[in-house]
Amino acid sequence: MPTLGAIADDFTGATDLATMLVARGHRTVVTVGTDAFSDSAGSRTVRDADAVVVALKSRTAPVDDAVGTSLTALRALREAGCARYYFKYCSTFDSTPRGNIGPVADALLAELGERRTVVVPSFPATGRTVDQGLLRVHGELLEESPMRHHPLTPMRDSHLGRLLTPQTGHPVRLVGLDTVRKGADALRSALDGPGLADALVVVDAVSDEDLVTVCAATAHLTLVTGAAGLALGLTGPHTEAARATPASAPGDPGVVLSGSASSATRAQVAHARTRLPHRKLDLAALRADFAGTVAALVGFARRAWDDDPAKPPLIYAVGDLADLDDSTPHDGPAASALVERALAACATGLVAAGARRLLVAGGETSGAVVTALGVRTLAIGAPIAPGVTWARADGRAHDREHTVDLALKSGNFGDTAIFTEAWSALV
Ligand SMILES: Nc1ncnc2c1ncn2[C@@H]1O[C@H](COP(=O)(O)OP(=O)(O)OP(=O)(O)O)[C@@H](O)[C@H]1O
Ligand SMILES: O=C(O)[C@@H](O)C(=O)CO
Repeated sequence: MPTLGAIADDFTGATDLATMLVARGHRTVVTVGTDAFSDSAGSRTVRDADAVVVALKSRTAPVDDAVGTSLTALRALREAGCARYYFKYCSTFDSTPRGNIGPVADALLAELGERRTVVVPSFPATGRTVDQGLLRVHGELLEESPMRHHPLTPMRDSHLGRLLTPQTGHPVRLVGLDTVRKGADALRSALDGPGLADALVVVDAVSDEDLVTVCAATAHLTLVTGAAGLALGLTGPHTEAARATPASAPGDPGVVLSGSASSATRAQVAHARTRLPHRKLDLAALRADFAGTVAALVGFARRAWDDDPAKPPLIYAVGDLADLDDSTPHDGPAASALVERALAACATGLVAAGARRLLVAGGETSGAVVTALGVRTLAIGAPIAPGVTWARADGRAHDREHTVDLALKSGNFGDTAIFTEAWSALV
């Protein structure tokens, strides 16, 4: 029976956290939403896990939807036997002044009858640190990092207190690095002190050791919140990571689908464009003839597989920032929604055409793809990079069951060569 239940506000975030939990000795399953809890195969998978991560697409959903789906996830996890909970959001604190980090944290606390939790987005392995409540990305303040250009959640402040205060009904407090460095007992006493009994408490952490301390000092809290780094100290019952074996074999058709506009992904796209067959989404063509444009992209990928199975084709949305389109025509979806729909339709078309391995870049994009592929559970497989892993995905699309290898890459994660090199982890 699982003891740890996590709720992730996007799909790449869910596999990011699951990767960490698997590596720390938890048998972990990622469920897409909560459907798997109520079917017999899914509930068996959940029952056999030590930790369950429910992947939601709630990061940029309307606040009420985000709160509703998060509470549904919490109740399903509680019924499955979980006793502790982890709300996983982005290590770059992706949110808007309305939410959804604050409203979801508030709702989870209320449902659990608690009044306090910690806020720990730090994840040093991927360059995210928090000091004096300021979030940095590879040493740069969040507001000066490429996150200021994010198409859905531009981050133009770095101060977690200022970011969170308009989102929550609780006071937001800070516990600084000086207290963290005094060790787990001192930190725990500080957290249990009278001023913090009713609060969202931002806790500084700039190193893995800091996170292990924070983890130990918060072991008594029913709910913790943060990025995947906070799971570093959550040692599970097993000494070895239990990883799923790949669904595909070397040489099986693969594809890269990228809807991310992040600077890391743009560098990865630029690198892959010199090595892999590639096509950029043409938004005007998609608006004019959606089905025909998607079919042409699937045809392009099939030809690429025939030409050289060792070179998975790349279909991408953004090569440079000038490709970003913030328009919403009166007679059609916003460009961002069109891109998500297009890449999701490519994914189902490609799987129907024989794709067995898909690397998807971008959290929202991954949510759209995983949903379209009808994936219910993801079994974590071989790691690719910090926060990025292969996972074996069982799904149903176009009335057919399928099992594929999926890697969901957060926009900002991975080395420049990840689109060409991730495949070697699958053998
Ligand atoms: N040319 C474009 N014009 C407008 N929006 C776009 C364009 N290309 C991509 N998008 C949208 O930008 C958003 C990118 O978000 P996504 O979460 O997929 O990537 P990311 O933010 O880089 O990743 P992460 O959330 O993992 O950090 C998606 O909604 C995508 O549809
Ligand atoms: O924490 C992160 O940065 C990622 O897991 C993420 O949430 C990507 O969308």
